[in-house]
Amino acid sequence: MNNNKVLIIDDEPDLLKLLSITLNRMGIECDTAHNVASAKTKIDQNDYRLCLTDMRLPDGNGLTLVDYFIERQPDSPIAVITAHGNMETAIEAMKRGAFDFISKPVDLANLRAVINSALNVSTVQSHSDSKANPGLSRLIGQTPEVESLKQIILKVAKSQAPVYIKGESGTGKELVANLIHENSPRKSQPFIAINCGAIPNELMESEFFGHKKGSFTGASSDKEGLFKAADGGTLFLDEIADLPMPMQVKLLRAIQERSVRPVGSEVEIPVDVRLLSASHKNLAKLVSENLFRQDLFYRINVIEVQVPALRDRSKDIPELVSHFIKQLSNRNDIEPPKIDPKVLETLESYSFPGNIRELENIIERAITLSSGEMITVDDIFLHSAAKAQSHDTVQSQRKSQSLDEYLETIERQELLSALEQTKGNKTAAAELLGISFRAMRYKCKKHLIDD
Ligand SMILES: Nc1ncnc2c1ncn2[C@@H]1O[C@H](COP(=O)(O)OP(=O)(O)OP(=O)(O)O)[C@@H](O)[C@H]1O
Repeated sequence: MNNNKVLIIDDEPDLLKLLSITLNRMGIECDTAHNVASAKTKIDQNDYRLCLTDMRLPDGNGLTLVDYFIERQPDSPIAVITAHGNMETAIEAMKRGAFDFISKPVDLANLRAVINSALNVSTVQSHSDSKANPGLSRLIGQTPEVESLKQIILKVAKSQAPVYIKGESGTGKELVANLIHENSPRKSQPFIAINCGAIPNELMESEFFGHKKGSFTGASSDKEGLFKAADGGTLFLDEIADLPMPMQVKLLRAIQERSVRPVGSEVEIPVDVRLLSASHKNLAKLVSENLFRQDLFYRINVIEVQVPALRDRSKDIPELVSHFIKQLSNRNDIEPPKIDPKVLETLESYSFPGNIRELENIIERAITLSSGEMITVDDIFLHSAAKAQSHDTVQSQRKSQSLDEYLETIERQELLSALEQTKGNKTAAAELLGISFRAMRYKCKKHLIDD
């Protein structure tokens, strides 16, 4: 069977012709169909490198073809053509596994970009053994939670759909985003990660979209923004919940138009980025409180990936511990210390509010404190010591203070402890505590904790 052809399905003869001519000019041979029934027959009889289908067909819905094609030819991508503004259908198609969508009226440059990306996917897939995936070995863990996360990463890596990665602070959201990129057809292109909570509001637009020389005080030369830097690759927006409202509007526009306008410029620059985003906050709740735009949420959240908390996969702790001991010993050029089994027991019963990042910090500190040959329970200091305290101890500590005073004391202690663990790095401390950088700065000021 010939698997070099692309199947195009559309009931408008003129559009079908335009699409075929465009693809032929790109050196691609096409088969065409004008309804669901004839498309199904062709899919049954041929192997295709790519399928491109309209959504509204005379004898049925294009979504049926998305399912039909993916079931029969799972290694080839399918993209859909949707009526202008019909994002619901485009999103539904991507949720079912479609690779990308093109809106009508079809913009030929956009069409070529989608076709090129899609063909790249099929080449990458046919040349790689999906079981080998060397990139996934960086995700340590073998619990069912992690195994299913690995499967999801491999699945979503094939598509272009925006992915929203949910999970507590320090669970590995950025690692997951990076692995999606590394296993995607964009892997040879840049992966750019931005922490939305760490960019000052006034610089945000220029950081994202770039600026022209002289467009504001301090803009001494043209600057390329992060979107442009990620062109052809993946843009990862971490802590997306921290985006101020005006930037949310601008981001939505950039995603919809697939182009950006640098500050001070009249010209739109087309960009081809795959968008991944993450937050440890509950975005759906923020939407219901009008703190995050619903249309943007809808747009970035086509596929949602949940990264489990470490306490929900504590069986992975021993493997993670040996991984970090090896990694840190290598980095410091020392003989890896052994670990007292009691340490693992203690760690497995700890709640890890800072998740894997906290575990990594604990091991780093333990290696520094240990005598060198063996890490013992005395070498590990658990961040939330309060966890082990019984309710009675807490009550006796609080006795002389009002509840508010007591909570303030705890907040101050936790801030100091996080800053100590991160050697005074406020961004990292904020991450450890699961709060935004801005909230961290505010709380440090409130508690008179100096820079
Ligand atoms: N499964 C894992 N195996 C090995 N290392 C991991 C794993 N998950 C996370 N890590 C490591 O833990 C650290 C924290 O991970 P990462 O920065 O990806 O978390 P995050 O969820 O993005 O954090 P935040 O919410 O604070 O942005 C990193 O050093 C990362 O490499």
